[in-house]
Amino acid sequence: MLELRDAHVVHKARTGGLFSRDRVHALTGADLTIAPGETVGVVGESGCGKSTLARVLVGLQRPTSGTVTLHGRDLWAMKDAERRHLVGTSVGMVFQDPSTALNRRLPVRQVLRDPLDVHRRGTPAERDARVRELLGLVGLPASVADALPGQLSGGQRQRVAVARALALEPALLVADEPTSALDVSVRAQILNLLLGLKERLGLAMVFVSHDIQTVRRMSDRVVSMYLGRIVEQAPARAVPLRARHPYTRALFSATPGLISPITPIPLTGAVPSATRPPGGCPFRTRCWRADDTCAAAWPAATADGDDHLFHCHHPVAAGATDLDLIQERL
Ligand SMILES: Nc1ncnc2c1ncn2[C@@H]1O[C@H](COP(=O)(O)OP(=O)(O)OP(=O)(O)O)[C@@H](O)[C@H]1O
Repeated sequence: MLELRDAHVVHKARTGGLFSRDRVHALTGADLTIAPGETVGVVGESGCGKSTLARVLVGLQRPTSGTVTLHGRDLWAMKDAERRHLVGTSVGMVFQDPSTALNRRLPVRQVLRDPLDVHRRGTPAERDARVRELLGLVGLPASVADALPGQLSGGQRQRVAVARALALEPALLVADEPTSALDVSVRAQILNLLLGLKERLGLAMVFVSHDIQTVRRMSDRVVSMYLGRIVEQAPARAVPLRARHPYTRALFSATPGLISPITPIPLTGAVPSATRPPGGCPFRTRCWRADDTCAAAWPAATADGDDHLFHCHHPVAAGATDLDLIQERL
C-alpha cells in the first residue's frame, strides 16, 4: 500500500534560529513497506528521525532523495493538488498534541466537516451525518459537535483528532506520539480506541512512540531507528529476544520490566550529532560488537525469516539473553 525506497531527508541545521552551513541527516536510506491492515511501530531515541519518517510517509515532508509510493503511485512525481488529494483521502494523521493540532476557533462539528468539505464528500446532509457517525466511532456524544476544542479535556480532544483523521475513510492512520501529551490516566483509553478502530475498520497503522512497551503491544512489526537509519524491522513477537541488531537489544533492555529486572545492556558515549553521523554503521561508536568493518560500510539488509530484516555486520545471536549480552559487553 505504501512504500519508501532509499528515502533521505537532509535539513539545513539551525543554530539559535539561524540556518548554518551544517546539514542535519534526519533520515538516511530508509526502505519501508506498509501492507494493508498491518500496524508498524517505530521506536528509537529522541532525534533519531521517527517524526521525519512519519512526515515523509504522509507526504508532509518531501524526501531530499528516494521515492514514496502510495497505492502504486509515486507521490512526488505528481502535481501538488493530485498528491494532496491522494494522501488526503488515503492517509490520516494524528499528532502528538491535540491542543495545537485542532483549530481552536472552530466548533468540533466544523473541525470534522472540514476534510469532507475540502474533498467534496457527499451532500451537506450526508456530511452532517458523517460528523455524527465519526463522533460515535471515537466514543464521543453527539453534543460534543457544538463544543470548541478548548472546552474539551485532552483525551476528548485527541478523540476528535482521531475522528478528523478518519473522516475520509483512509486505509492508513499514522499516529506520531498520540498519547505523550495526555494525562497518564487517559493514555490507555486512547490506545484502546486506536486498537479497536484498527480492528473494526481494517486500518493499517504506523505508530510512533517513545514508549516501547506500548509499541510492542500495538504493533505487528517493530521498526527500530538510530541516527536517521532504520537499523531493524522485526515482527513484534520477535522482539526483544530474537532481535538481531545490538541497538534494538540495548534499547529494549533499557525498558523496565520487559524482560527481566537486571540492569540494561550498557552503552558507552552519547548519540553522535545528526549533522555529522559516523560513516558506515552510525551505531558503531557506541556498539560493543563494532570493529573496522562497521566503519567501512553501512551493512546491507540481512533477512532472518519472514518479515525480519536487520542491518548489522555482527548481529546478536537470536535468542541471546540480556545477561549473555551484558557478559559479552564486559
Ligand atoms: N525542520 C528541521 N530543520 C532542521 N533540523 C530538523 C528539522 N526537523 C527535524 N530536524 C532534526 O532532524 C533529526 C530528526 O528529528 P525527528 O524529529 O525526526 O526525530 P524524532 O526521533 O522524532 O525525535 P523526538 O522523539 O524527540 O520527537 C533531529 O536531529 C532534529 O533536530
